[in-house]
Amino acid sequence: MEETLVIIKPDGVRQKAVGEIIARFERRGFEIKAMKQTVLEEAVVMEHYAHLKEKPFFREVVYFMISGPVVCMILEAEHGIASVRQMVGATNPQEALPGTIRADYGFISGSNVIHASDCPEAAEIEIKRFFG
Ligand SMILES: Nc1ncnc2c1ncn2[C@@H]1O[C@H](COP(=O)(O)OP(=O)(O)OP(=O)(O)O)[C@@H](O)[C@H]1O
Repeated sequence: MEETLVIIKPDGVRQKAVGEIIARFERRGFEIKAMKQTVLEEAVVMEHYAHLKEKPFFREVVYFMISGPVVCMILEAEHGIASVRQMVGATNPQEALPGTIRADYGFISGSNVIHASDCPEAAEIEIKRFFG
């Protein structure tokens, strides 16, 4: 079993897609190990997206992530990390495959509905970051 960290971003919460997104994970067999709705601290988001520090859209991403409540979840399943990433789809919703969460609910890269850990090392760090 593998745990992964998922964040439904402010645009996902604003368009009331939380229930439908959670239902997708439950149908796929994921267990919800923890879940909370919160408004993220700017410092936490800056740390989370530190790899984008030099990008021109860094400030935009940080402000977007603190622009409203998010829903953080720890999900668990066999091969959970890859499985969630597959369901989430490509970073740019315009390029995401039909049927993925970002294709179905997203608009542009800066408003792409959901984050999911991309490897076991990231999942471990992110679970600690968002759930202590
Ligand atoms: N070209 C872009 N313009 C605006 N925002 C972007 C762009 N590229 C990435 N982002 C934002 O930065 C976030 C992190 O980018 P990253 O390259 O780590 O992609 P990701 O791993 O698919 O996304 P996430 O870390 O949110 O799951 C993206 O989810 C998106 O919100």
